[in-house]
Amino acid sequence: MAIPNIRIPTRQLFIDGDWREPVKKNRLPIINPATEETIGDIPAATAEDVDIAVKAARRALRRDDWGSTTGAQRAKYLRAIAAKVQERRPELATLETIDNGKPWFEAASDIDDVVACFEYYADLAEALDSKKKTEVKLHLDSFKSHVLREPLGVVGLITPWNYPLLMTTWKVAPALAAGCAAVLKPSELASITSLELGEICREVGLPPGALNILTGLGHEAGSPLVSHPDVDKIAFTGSGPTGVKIMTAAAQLVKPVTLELGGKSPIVVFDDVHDLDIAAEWTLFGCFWTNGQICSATSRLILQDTIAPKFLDRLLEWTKNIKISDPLEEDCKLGPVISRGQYEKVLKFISTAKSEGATILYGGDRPQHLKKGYYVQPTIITDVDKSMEIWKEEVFGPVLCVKTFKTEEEAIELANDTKYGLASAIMSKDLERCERFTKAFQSGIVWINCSQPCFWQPPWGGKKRSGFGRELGEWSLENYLNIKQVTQYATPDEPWAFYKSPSKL
Ligand SMILES: NC(=O)c1ccc[n+]([C@@H]2O[C@H](COP(=O)([O-])OP(=O)(O)OC[C@H]3O[C@@H](n4cnc5c(N)ncnc54)[C@H](O)[C@@H]3O)[C@@H](O)[C@H]2O)c1
Ligand SMILES: NCCCC=O
Ligand code: NA
Repeated sequence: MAIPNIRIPTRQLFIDGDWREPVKKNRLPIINPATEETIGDIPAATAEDVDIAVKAARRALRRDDWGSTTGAQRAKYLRAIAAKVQERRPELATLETIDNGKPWFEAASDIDDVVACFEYYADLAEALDSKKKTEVKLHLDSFKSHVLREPLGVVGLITPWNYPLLMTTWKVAPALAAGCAAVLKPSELASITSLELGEICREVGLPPGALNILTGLGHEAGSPLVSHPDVDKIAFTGSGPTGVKIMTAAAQLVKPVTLELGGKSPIVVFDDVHDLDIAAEWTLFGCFWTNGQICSATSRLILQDTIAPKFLDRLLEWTKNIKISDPLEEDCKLGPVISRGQYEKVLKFISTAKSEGATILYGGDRPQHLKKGYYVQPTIITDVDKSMEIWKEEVFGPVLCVKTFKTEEEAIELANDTKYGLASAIMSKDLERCERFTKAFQSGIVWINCSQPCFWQPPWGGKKRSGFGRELGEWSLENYLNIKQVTQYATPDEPWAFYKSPSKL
């Protein structure tokens, strides 16, 4: 399908409130994963640009127009950004679809979440004003103590491509709400809408330097941001291997990091589910939504053996119904994966599973009706063994693997049999059992009788190798605040009397 008449803006780096050509003048192609065509380009920042952007951010913090703002003043900027994003919703959704490959309706609903998220953090910014200074009760009358919540400083925000503007927003909105100045480095594979956020910030008059946006490669733009001595914190969402590099580099400067990494999350389906079809749909949505590229995808189905044949049959029927097409087509439910590299990686996971003895129950290849684009069929793999790569490693594509269980104990053991700990899901009518599983799951997120719904009010994040720190909700705001203790001697006329006073010698 032809791209609708939409102009892909040619942008520069967004630094100090304006567009600025990268020092080395390099650019990177924008590729539409549905057509494999190059449809534009983005600027490629390097260490020189990072330094300019960090200095601009530091200046913003020193200037009154950003550094001395109240939460209520910052809330006005956040609401203005939300309103502009809302105004441009159809265009931003289309840009995101042709950059990332997700179905248009999913992209549009992500843009709705972006708007809601900016509005939500506007409310939290306002609420921060009354919590900025809080008294701490002491056991002595001779001292008084209080705590100040201050912006942490200049923060580096590094984001992935699977929810381009939404992952950007999860970091930018709380960072600005807290009063930090930020340097954002979105993924080189889907940066268009994050650059458009720069234009929106310019239009609403966000003070220069409060948000700087540097597109570019991880090792050229992301790495110098992490190692920059004047960046106070790094918030990162992306893959485990990159997370390890970031934590290692940040450790050299004792720089705090929050890491939102990958996962291999389980969905446990019991034979007492409310309805087999409802459970089947959630199981597929949990793994194939966003073309299977969700960090929290419940990509390991742990299925009670008593319903296995019946349930797999239902899964197949539902899977056959999934419309795979250009993501701009109406009713598309599965588009291409993000890039050629990802496409090859996903197919390799499938062929390794086959060679290790698993059965490809459905899919496993590119859909025959689509000759171009990085499309992979929704794939269901059975006869999976715990030693297999497909059981252990994150695919980040539409691939579901299945194992059966007999007892609750076995189900829990299988669910937690992973180095990751982002999310877990359980499908059962028995709410006491759901409670037991909620307690036993080793993860930061639990879904009961569903998988993937994601709201901006509760916390988001994982344990084990899925990372640490929490985004969203009030927890995210805390990531961008410095908690400062202020203790005052309340009886300054009284001597402290620790040393012998020379006047009394
Ligand atoms: N836990 C979550 O909330 C969450 C959300 C979305 C994606 N993810 C994870 O993200 C991964 C997919 O995203 P991806 O492929 O974009 O990940 P990635 O690690 O390849 O890239 C993420 C970002 O890091 C940058 N980067 C790469 N190398 C860098 C370096 N050495 N120093 C600094 N920055 C560097 C990239 O340019 C990009 O902006 C998956 O593993 C997925 O599970 C996690
Ligand atoms: N629904 C948002 C999930 C973010 C992680 O990939
Ligand atoms: Na792209």
